Amino acid sequence: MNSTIAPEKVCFILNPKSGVKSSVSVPDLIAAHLDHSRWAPEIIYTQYAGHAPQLAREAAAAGARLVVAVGGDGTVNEVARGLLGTSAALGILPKGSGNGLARHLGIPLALPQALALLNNPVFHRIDSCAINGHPFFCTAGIGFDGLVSSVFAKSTKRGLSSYVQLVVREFRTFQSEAATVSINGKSLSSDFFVVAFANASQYGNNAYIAPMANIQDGLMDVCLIRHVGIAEAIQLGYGLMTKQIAHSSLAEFHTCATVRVQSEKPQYYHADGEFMGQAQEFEVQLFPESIEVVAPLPAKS
Ligand SMILES: Nc1ncnc2c1ncn2[C@@H]1O[C@H](COP(=O)(O)OP(=O)(O)OP(=O)(O)O)[C@@H](O)[C@H]1O
Repeated sequence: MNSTIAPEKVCFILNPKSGVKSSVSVPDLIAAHLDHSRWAPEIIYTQYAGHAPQLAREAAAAGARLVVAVGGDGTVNEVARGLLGTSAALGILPKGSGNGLARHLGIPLALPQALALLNNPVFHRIDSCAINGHPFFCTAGIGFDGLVSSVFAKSTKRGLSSYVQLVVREFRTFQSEAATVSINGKSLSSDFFVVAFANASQYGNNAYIAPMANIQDGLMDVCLIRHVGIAEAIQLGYGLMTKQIAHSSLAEFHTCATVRVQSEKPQYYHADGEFMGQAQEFEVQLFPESIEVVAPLPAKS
């Protein structure tokens, strides 16, 4: 590193509630693994859910070149949302339970390695999306996806096994709703179990809803899953974990930049796994190359 160049500002925004409990001290890791000749760090803790967008915006306005979300996809969503339209880039120290965007971008899950990545940063622009105006960077969805996010939001348990238990319990009583998906000039009507919108390929925990999704191609991948029974749901679960869903007859894929869904009844929906409420009409839009990230993505050809 050239010692005549002053270190640039980096702000770490840390969600103390994300992920499963751990004794790791993030400030200690930053002190040990960040190159302090490259970066001048500031560490800020969120005080409440929904605090991080404001913190990220303030950090960018104060001149941070990089704002690092320390947490899971909910925290990444909040920080990234705050950075839209600013000149600061997003970094991720994955400390959540699912870490979908970090996994998609190839960011190491081990925090020392994730910090090392920031020392020689490679900046890439990626797409972002919004569902009914709520930005998302990884996935959003309606139907069973949305229901699971609403129940998980009320649960204090985190981690993969709690999530799987919850999915199995909720599946027993879930009713698919009739809806029409308008996409690329076609109208597709059915009782949908899930309508998922993928900017990145996975929900988190390597559960791939759209294994072929490219976060830099200016298109989202829409995955339509019609009403399923228990045997098919098990097949889908297997397909999610093995990427085989891409070839499953149970899932239909489309790529587009905008999509509309009109449901007969209100449906729960989520953005990056965070429960967003209920709606009957949905508009999902993609914004190409709308945010810069530090990630080991291959260079864009
Ligand atoms: N200080 C805070 N107190 C309470 N909740 C917070 C605080 N800061 C952030 N949150 C909320 O914590 C929630 C969970 O965070 P996050 O998604 O990062 O972790 P996770 O659920 O463990 O990870 P993942 O989404 O990868 O599974 C988010 O909804 C976020 O808004």
